Amino acid sequence: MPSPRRNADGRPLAASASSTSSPGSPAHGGGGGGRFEFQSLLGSRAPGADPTCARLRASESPVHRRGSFPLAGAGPPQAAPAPLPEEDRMDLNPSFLGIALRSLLAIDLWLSKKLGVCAVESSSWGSMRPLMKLLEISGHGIPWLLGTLYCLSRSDSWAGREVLMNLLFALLLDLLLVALIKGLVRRRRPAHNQMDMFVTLSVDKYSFPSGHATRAALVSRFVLNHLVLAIPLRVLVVLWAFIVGFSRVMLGRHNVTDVAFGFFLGYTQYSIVDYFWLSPHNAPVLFVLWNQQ
Ligand SMILES: CC(C)=CCC/C(C)=C/CC/C(C)=C/CC/C(C)=C/COP(=O)(O)O
Repeated sequence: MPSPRRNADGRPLAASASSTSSPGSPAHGGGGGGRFEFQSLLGSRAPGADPTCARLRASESPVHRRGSFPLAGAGPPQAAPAPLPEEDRMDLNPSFLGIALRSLLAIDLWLSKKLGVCAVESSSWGSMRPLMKLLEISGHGIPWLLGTLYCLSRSDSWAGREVLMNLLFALLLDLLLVALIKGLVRRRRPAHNQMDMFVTLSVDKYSFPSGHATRAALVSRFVLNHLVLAIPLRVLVVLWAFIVGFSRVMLGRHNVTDVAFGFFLGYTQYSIVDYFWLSPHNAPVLFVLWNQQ
């Protein structure tokens, strides 16, 4: 039988939302970071009393504590109890934003699990896994970085070199920002994910945001703005970006919100790169150094 959840000094919690929720649901709060359960109101501070009953004692009620309604003949005045410590208060009025976020998180987890149809070989679409992994490689950082460096070394025009130099800057900025956010947020990858990814950094054990989604959005926006392509090819580039993002959820690597935020971040990163566009005029050292190689 599962033992009751206990507070810091070992007593059972008086009211805990987690006791009725399932693991993995946002109300469960099992990640250590999320403290979603209600806190015991008096449990650890009423000596010798049952915590639940103690909550009902008139002397502890907010009315008596504030002394707003002194009742005639209600007996001798009682000493005001000490204020409750922060961790012993029950939050009965969670904000609208809190409820909305928890609902979004619940929908996210549920939908991501439903869409993770290639997470393992035995999944319903498990036979599509090799194709999904090919898409994974197409949006991986290493081929993009090595490909850009190779093209840079072969480029013989100033215009080409300028574009490629900025693509390299964009890819490095992307790696840096994604690693930073992953390290700060530390959201675990979905439980159904198999950690069999090709070359990862240590922060890649975390899932928010999806690095593949940021790169796909960044690179596709970059390509659409700097390469002259026929319309069908432009459509293909946008499709590729969406499929790479969607395949992350199908593979079970990410939740939907990781990918959605990844797209937003990648799109924004392009605006940053465009704003700080490197050229032989504002970064002559970079271009001269590269030319000497
Ligand atoms: C070659 C140059 C100039 C620098 C190398 C910089 C560097 C540290 C590259 C590492 C590339 C790398 C291993 C990227 C990881 C890509 C990855 C697996 C991201 C995770 O994606 P996600 O969608 O699962 O979040």
